[in-house]
Formats: sequence, structure tokens, C-alpha cells
Amino acid sequence: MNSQLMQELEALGGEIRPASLKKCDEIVIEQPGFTARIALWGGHLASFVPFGQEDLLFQSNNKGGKGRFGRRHFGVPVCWPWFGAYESDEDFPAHGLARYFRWKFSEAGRFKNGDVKIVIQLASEDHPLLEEMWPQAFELRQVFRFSSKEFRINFSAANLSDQSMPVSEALHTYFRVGNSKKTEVRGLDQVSYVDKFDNGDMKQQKGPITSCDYMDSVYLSAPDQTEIHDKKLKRKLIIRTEGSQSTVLWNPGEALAKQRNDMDDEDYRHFVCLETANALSEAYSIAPGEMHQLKLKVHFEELDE
Ligand SMILES: O=P(O)(O)OC[C@H]1O[C@@H](O)[C@H](O)[C@@H](O)[C@@H]1O
Repeated sequence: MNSQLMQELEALGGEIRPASLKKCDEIVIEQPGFTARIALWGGHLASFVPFGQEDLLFQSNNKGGKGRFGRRHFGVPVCWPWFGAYESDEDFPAHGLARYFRWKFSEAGRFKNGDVKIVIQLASEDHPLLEEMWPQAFELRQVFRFSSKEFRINFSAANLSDQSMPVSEALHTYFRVGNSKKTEVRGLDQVSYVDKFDNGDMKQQKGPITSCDYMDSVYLSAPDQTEIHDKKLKRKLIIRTEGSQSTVLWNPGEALAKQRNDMDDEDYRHFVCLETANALSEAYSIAPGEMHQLKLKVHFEELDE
């Protein structure tokens, strides 16, 4: 780690700490208004705790799946360059490669208004296995922005190859909630969705989603603002997106959670995945030399309902 970068991080009240995940390290920023953690292995926002609040992001105590492509469930994993199963090779992991490699810490500083800025990057040339599995050269970048009331993630993917690059993707946010069964998602009324728990049938949402403990739905042409109303933790999370056509809602529910070794039986009660995505028919291509950005902004407020 270069010493100037470390000094910039320290000036923000930050440090690099060893993390249990894959024996790799993480960036920890402690400010009067919040604490944030960014895991370098898998390159994602792991935790964001505003002062006096519980984490906005879920953390599983389960150590996750075994092996090179074992999954753990916390924070905002990045699914890229494919969402879901990889159809051409069933040995490839679901949800792409970006969450299985170590990212590089590249910048620490502040935005003009004082918000904290951290940047991490992953390039295909950084890892021979990445180049082998996805031969088209690319560079990914995540700019994290933190203030006491919100976090933002600006994820960009550049196609450095000379051929069009097919992409489906998600910022697969594991939001922490008090009780998934008593959590509502608003903002998707009248939106059509693919119900993956019902043979992929196409349906239309009527009103809010009033219980979030068993669902696997890809909302297409989804609006760019949704809300999670958490009655138990008495807070409302307002989620705004850019560059994303699809919104995915996922929670395995009790029975499926029990069948999984990579999460604890009760985990499903404490998260709702609301994913900022381009999935299924909304996959797209990045032209040679071009890039695409996916932006997520999560703001919290007290819920007085
Ligand atoms: O890879 P993870 O974090 O275990 O998430 C898996 C889930 O991710 C969701 O995005 C999918 O729609 C589900 O079908 C899938 O089971």
C-alpha cells in the first residue's frame, strides 16, 4: 500500500484492518457521523453504520460457502459481468466474477461538500484467473461516498477490449431489516416482474410488497426510486438509482434458508435484498472502448407510521 494513500486515509479517520473474510483486509472509516467498512476481497461496501443507528447493511455470522467461489452474505456484493447463472458454463459461479477477487484501494479523500470519498478498482489484468475466465479486458471502479445520512456507490465498468462486451449486473444490496416479514417495499406498484419462485411467470405488482420473507422477483423497466419501510427498526430507506433498468427483490424465506449452508437459518429474517440491476431481458452490451455506470444512493430517515 503506498504511503501517501495511507496518509490520505488516516486524514479521514480511516485505517486498513485485517478482516476474517478470506484472510484479507478491509478499509474502515470512522467519522463522528458514521462508520463504514469496505472489504477489499470481493471489493464491496461491507457495512455502513450512521451514528446512533444499526447498520444499514446486513452481516451474516455464517462464514459462507467453501472454496474459491464460496459466497458470503453481507453488504453490497457486485454481480458482474453476469447476473444469475452463467449459461455457457455451469462450472462458473452464479452472479459473475467481481465478487470473488481482490480489488485495489486507489483513492481516499473528500468531495467538495466534505463527504468522504473512497475509490477501489479491479482490472482483468490484475488476476490471471480473471483473464482466463473472461478474456475480454476490462476495468471496474467503485467510488463510495459517505455522509452521516446516506451512502452512495458509483460503479463503472470499462470495456478495454476491441469487441462488444455482453453484460448483466447488480449491486446486490443486503439491507438489514428488523423483521423481513414485517418489512414493506414501496415504489414498484404496477411494475411488471418475472417471478423466479413461480416458474419465471410474468406478473404485475399491485400496491406495495407488504412482506419480504419469500421472494425472488426481477422487476423490469423499474422506477429509479424505491423505499424500504422497516417497522421494527422504525426507519425508512430511500433508494435511488441511475443506469439501472431492473430492480431485483430477493429473500429465500425460511425453508430455502435452512437448506443453504452458506447462511444461518435465521438470517433470512434480518435482510431484504433490493438490487440495483440490469438483468434478464435488460442485459446490454458495452461497446469497445466505452464504459457503463450504475449508481446507487441510499438515504435513511426515521419512520413515523
Ligand atoms: O449469491 P447470493 O448472494 O447468495 O444471492 C443469491 C440470489 O441472488 C438473487 O439476486 C437471485 O435473484 C436469486 O435467485 C439468488 O438465489
